[in-house]
Amino acid sequence: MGVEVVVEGLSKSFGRQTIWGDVTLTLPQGEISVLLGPSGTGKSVFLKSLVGLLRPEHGRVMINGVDICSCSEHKLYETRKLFGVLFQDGALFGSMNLFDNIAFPLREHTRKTEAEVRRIVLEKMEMVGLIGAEKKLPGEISGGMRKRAGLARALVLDPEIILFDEPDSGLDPVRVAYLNQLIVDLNAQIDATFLIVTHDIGTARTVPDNIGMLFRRELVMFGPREVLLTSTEPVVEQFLNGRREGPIGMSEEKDAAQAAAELAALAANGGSTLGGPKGGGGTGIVPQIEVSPGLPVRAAVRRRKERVMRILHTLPPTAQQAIVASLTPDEQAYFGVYAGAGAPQRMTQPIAPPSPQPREPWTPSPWTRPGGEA
Ligand SMILES: Nc1ncnc2c1ncn2[C@@H]1O[C@H](COP(=O)(O)OP(=O)(O)OP(=O)(O)O)[C@@H](O)[C@H]1O
Repeated sequence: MGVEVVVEGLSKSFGRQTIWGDVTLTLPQGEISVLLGPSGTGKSVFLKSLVGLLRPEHGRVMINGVDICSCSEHKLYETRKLFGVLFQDGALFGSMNLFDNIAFPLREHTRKTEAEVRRIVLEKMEMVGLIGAEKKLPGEISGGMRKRAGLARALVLDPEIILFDEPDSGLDPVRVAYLNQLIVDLNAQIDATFLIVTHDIGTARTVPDNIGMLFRRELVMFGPREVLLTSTEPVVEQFLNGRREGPIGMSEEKDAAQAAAELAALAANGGSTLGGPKGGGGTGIVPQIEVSPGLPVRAAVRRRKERVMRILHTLPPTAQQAIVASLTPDEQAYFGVYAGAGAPQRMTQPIAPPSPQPREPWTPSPWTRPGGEA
């Protein structure tokens, strides 16, 4: 199972330029999280800070009890082994074929025999659908294949945390759809903790369990997907709808009065706007991508339900309603909630099956759809 990443009060500057400050969030173990934000808000800097390539000035990043912002070089080296990183362009060596590119971390960081290397490389190439392309050079394949090769390379050391820096950049919508399915399927198979930086709204709406957003040098929000997808925060709505009207301007942010005037004009116009975001926009909840048939269910989905139901009362009412509405009637009974009008109600008398006392961690048992999401 992937490990939890706890970020507390993290701040990063370059000289006098503050990139972001006081960022606090937890990437829950094995769950898929997405980080959104306009260009230049420091998403890549955040990924580099998580893996210890950049050292923020304040705050902590706790992984397995190690603060990677202040630990020794040796601890940092050890902790980095938990990570797999998919860089934007795949970061493949142009003169090496795909097999050697993917084998590279194994040959560099382990003492495995060539037979073992071959077995692992072919296993990972199969996972990402690249069997048969071992001899190809990066320059001979499509952008989508290069991303998948980069992903296979990120997988060879069996990471517990995978960071994806704009995995969908430069891909057509069909390739993005395939890649998103692959990400969900991989999560089901390896149960590692995933963090994806993306600008693709379709990806943000359908792939993650949690969504966060950076804007104006801070983390605007981070939480279960239902929180951002039902948010009425202007910057979140503008981003998710790919609108010009709102606080985000051409070079990051606009004057507050101008943004307010634009939003008022937009509301008067019934909310219609020209153009649309990449990946399809709109607010509201859309179903998450399900794991492909024949693969294991995502263990993170069950854990997330338990986790989110524990914090339900702390979430905005619209998010609470969306979360409760996503539960099956049996799950609602198990958790003792029902989705009536307004905010979800706690039931005083749960209907059958009765909640076990003391309650066991939630398990799929009779209420899980066979082969599907819990
Ligand atoms: N090593 C560095 N030294 C100085 N400034 C840097 C460095 N790395 C990044 N920056 C600055 O940090 C800011 C955030 O950059 P970053 O690439 O993280 O943004 P981003 O949100 O990932 O953008 P995009 O969505 O366009 O990829 C930019 O102003 C960039 O110039």
